[in-house]
Amino acid sequence: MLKLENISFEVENEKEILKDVNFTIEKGKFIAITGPNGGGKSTLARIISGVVKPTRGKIIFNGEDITDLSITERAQKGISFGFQQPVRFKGITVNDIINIAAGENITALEASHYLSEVGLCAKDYINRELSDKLSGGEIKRIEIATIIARNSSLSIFDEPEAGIDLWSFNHLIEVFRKMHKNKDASIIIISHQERILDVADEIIAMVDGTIIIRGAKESVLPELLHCESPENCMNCHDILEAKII
Ligand SMILES: Nc1ncnc2c1ncn2[C@@H]1O[C@H](COP(=O)(O)OP(=O)(O)OP(=O)(O)O)[C@@H](O)[C@H]1O
Repeated sequence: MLKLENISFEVENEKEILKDVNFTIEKGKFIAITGPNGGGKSTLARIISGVVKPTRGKIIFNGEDITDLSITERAQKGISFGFQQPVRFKGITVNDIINIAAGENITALEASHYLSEVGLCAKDYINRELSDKLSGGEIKRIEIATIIARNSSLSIFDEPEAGIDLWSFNHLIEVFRKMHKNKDASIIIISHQERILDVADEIIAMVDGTIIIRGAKESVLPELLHCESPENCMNCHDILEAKII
């Protein structure tokens, strides 16, 4: 479904944020990307969704080279992206954005269903404006509801847990489990949360712009959890060097 070929990203001062990243995700798979702060995870998610263009490399989606397509064109092809810090749109209501995401006029009851999926009481939110009066956790949950409504073939979430309270977090895990039951769609989640990593089929760990380990959750998660020096993951890089893919 999705293939990244030698994806690299450099900024003006010649800092290489991503270094020849390669991976493939099959249809129906749930991949979690984790790793220390600044490792390049969000940059990679933004490159897949089309927010930024890679300096080198190719992105193939369902057999088509989408490297030069815009974020809108990629969305039309079935790629949805939930930002780490969602954008607010003044003048647009929650009901509007869910309708836009669903791609058709849906009833208020149907829109409410998507809000309850993310633990929001529809009557309190459906007519609210997407302004800065919504808290960080509320806007994040509304964005997740729009991604569910879009029903895309590839959904990408960047730290969906950020700013979300414990009760809603438990609910969110169930939302991801449910999304994963759709074997025609794939999910990429960037997360630092063990419980989210535990829902994934596979885990990718990124350090310093490079994938240092990728594998089935059952083998990678215990390895990451028993890392003795997570605060200094370059040591992990050395330990795991033999496994670089
Ligand atoms: N456009 C840019 N210009 C300069 N530096 C950038 C740019 N985009 C990203 N960076 C830097 O690249 C590195 C990787 O950033 P990125 O946000 O991808 O990391 P991350 O793994 O998602 O981190 P976190 O876990 O903290 O969210 C960081 O050091 C960041 O400051």
